[in-house]
Amino acid sequence: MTGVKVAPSILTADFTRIKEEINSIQDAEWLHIDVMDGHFVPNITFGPKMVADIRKWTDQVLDVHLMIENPDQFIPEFAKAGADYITVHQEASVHLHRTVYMIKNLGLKAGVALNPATPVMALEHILPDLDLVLIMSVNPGFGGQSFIPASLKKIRWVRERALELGLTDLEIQVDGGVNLKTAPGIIKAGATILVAGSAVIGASDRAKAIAQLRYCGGNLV
Ligand SMILES: O=C(CO)[C@@H](O)[C@H](O)COP(=O)(O)O
Ligand SMILES: [Fe+2]
Repeated sequence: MTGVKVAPSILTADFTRIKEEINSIQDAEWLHIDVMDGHFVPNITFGPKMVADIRKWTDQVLDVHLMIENPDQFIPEFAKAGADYITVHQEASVHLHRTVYMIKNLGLKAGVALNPATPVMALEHILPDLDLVLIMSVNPGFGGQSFIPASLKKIRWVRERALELGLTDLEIQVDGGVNLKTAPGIIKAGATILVAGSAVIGASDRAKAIAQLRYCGGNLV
């Protein structure tokens, strides 16, 4: 039996105090880093240097969510910066299989994300090659949005397909509007990693918020 993991997103953190912000979420096993290019999504964040600087500061699993066009161009830089997982969007990758193997051949774990309107069946032929599936439960670009309930069906599809294919190590990650109200249903549907921005960064006690999220589904997957 494995536990549900929490991956706080630093998107809503104070970037001028990034060390302190990261120190405050060390109870989480993973750290979710949202990279946005102003093209694939209507927002801009930061590039590989931010990941390299964070890498010097924490041993957490660095989970880089690339919301960028032409991800192949930047994957080697993010790998060099110290990412552990790189997740690309299915909608942003023309040759997804090639992109996934570019990540894996660099020695990293590979994830694919799906926007809320993208049918989950788009993963059918790539699922066995993946380390992680990211079901976006909001339209990517911003923190603080509301969870889209139709995402639960997609999580269940991935969980069932993973069981059928014997993909016991596949991580099923959910990102957007994850909080204490939505998390129990997300965990029940089969998610293994909860990305949480506002629910953790906006909490007065971040360690407590992480623990509450981790255990709110009974810690069963
Ligand atoms: O990728 C994204 C947004 O595009 C996320 O990782 C957000 O940072 C999640 O924020 P909350 O919905 O949890 O506030
Ligand atoms: Fe994200």
